[in-house]
Amino acid sequence: MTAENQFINGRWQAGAGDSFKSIDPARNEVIWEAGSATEAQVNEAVMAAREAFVGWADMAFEDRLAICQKFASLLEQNKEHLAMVIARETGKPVWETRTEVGAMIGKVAISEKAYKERTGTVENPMPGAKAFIRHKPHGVVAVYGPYNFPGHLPNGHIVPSLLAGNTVVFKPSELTPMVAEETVKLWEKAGIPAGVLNLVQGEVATGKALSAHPQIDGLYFTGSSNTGHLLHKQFGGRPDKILALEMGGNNPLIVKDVSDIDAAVHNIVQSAFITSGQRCTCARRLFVPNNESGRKIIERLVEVTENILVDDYEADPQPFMGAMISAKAAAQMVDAQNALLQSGATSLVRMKQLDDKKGFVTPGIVDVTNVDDMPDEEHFGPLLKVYRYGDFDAAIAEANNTRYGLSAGILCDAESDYRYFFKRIRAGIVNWNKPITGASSAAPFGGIGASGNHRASAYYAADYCAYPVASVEAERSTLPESLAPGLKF
Ligand SMILES: NC(=O)c1ccc[n+]([C@@H]2O[C@H](COP(=O)([O-])OP(=O)(O)OC[C@H]3O[C@@H](n4cnc5c(N)ncnc54)[C@H](O)[C@@H]3O)[C@@H](O)[C@H]2O)c1
Ligand SMILES: O=CCC[C@H](NC(=O)CCC(=O)O)C(=O)O
Repeated sequence: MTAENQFINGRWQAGAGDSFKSIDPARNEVIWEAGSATEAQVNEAVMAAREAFVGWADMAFEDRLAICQKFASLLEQNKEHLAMVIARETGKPVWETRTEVGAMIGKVAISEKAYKERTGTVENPMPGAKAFIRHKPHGVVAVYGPYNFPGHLPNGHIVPSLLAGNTVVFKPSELTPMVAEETVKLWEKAGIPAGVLNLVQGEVATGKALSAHPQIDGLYFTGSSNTGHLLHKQFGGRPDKILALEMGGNNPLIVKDVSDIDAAVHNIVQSAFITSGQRCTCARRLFVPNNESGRKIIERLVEVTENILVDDYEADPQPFMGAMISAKAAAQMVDAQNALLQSGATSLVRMKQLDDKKGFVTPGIVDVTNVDDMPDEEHFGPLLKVYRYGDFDAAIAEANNTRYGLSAGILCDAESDYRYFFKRIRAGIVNWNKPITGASSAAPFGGIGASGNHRASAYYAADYCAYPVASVEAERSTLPESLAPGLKF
């Protein structure tokens, strides 16, 4: 536990605002407590980033890259430690948090490649001059992270921002301040110059102070659709600021004709219940044919789901699902299940909270085929809603009947069914016979509708971290061979 939790202009200092706590949701223990950043501290961080901007942007790309590579090698050396911090703060099992640190390490090489391929320099010949396309950083950018991937997702904005020459003020989720603090300590060890990366910790008030600061040039957000929409309104009428929003989804997964039931069920479970359903890409709605083959799939899905191991992040054997982020989130998920049951859904697997002081819930499945007016809501937990369909076109129409559009998938043997589905479904990730979670950092990652604002992240993050500059250049001014009509020299 430390009181010096804010990293501003290269120095750790205590947050002077209200104190807040981080609780290990698997053990119900306070693991971190400190003060939040006040408006004055947020201002100090933004002004430090402003001051550091010109020097950082002026550095050779290779020098900025070297610091990011050093950060990656420090992550490698501290992999076990950081994986354990993420597990303690989120409740995710350590087998999974190790993969999160792995994704953070991989991000540096992927972002280097993306920077060069998407925002590099292009030279085009032209008579008597050269035409260039180059890219420049925006300036000071604010990065907001969610709690479900407290290392990987903010890292997905921070690394490409820094490589492009921006300076950063990072506001992590108030539920995962310790992961943020440990990560920024590694940046400090990697030699990040003072002011280039700043950390302001706190709850919503800190987030509001940062997003309202007049000296930020951009804001890169990963989090809920509600907060993203608030930020979008706040940035309305500000075309001078760049806003990238990565938000939630109400993601559909359709099953059609499949020969291998276990393989299909495995894809469903990986899509719906990994990370206790706390991934933006998780399947929330499952469409199965209302026939014998659909019934067999449901039967097997119920059987496998009832046997999913839910346990402490360090348990041996390791569980598939750890605790949700908090006891409150777990209780809300059970309440969401109960509300659906009250509106006419039937329970196929009953979700239960295992301890009202902890975040453990068992996965739940409800059949909502006969519920009228299903809410178009992201249930951010292990609650899968089943729709039994008669007609493939009707299933696709219902899959598209959402304001979101993040991930979607189909499990079917016939390639023609996949092609038909692909043409009609609206989402930024569309998979065939694979889980709809596990979106790769090496591909664009973003959704349409209420899931994003057309600024995909991951491999395409390079695009929103720099703006293009077109130049026509000649070593000296020369008179053209033929003059425009009406000119005399
Ligand atoms: N599309 C993606 O890439 C992606 C990835 C992971 C998670 N998510 C989504 O994130 C959500 C879960 O994360 P969460 O609950 O931490 O998100 P959240 O929106 O509650 O919080 C995200 C960040 O915004 C800050 N914040 C909250 N209200 C604010 C305000 N009014 N002004 C300024 N800042 C504010 C929070 O303090 C936090 O730092 C889910 O909806 C999930 O689908 C999306
Ligand atoms: O909530 C967001 C989920 C992101 C996640 N992607 C990964 O973990 C892959 C990381 C990588 O390839 O670098 C997912 O889509 O499940």
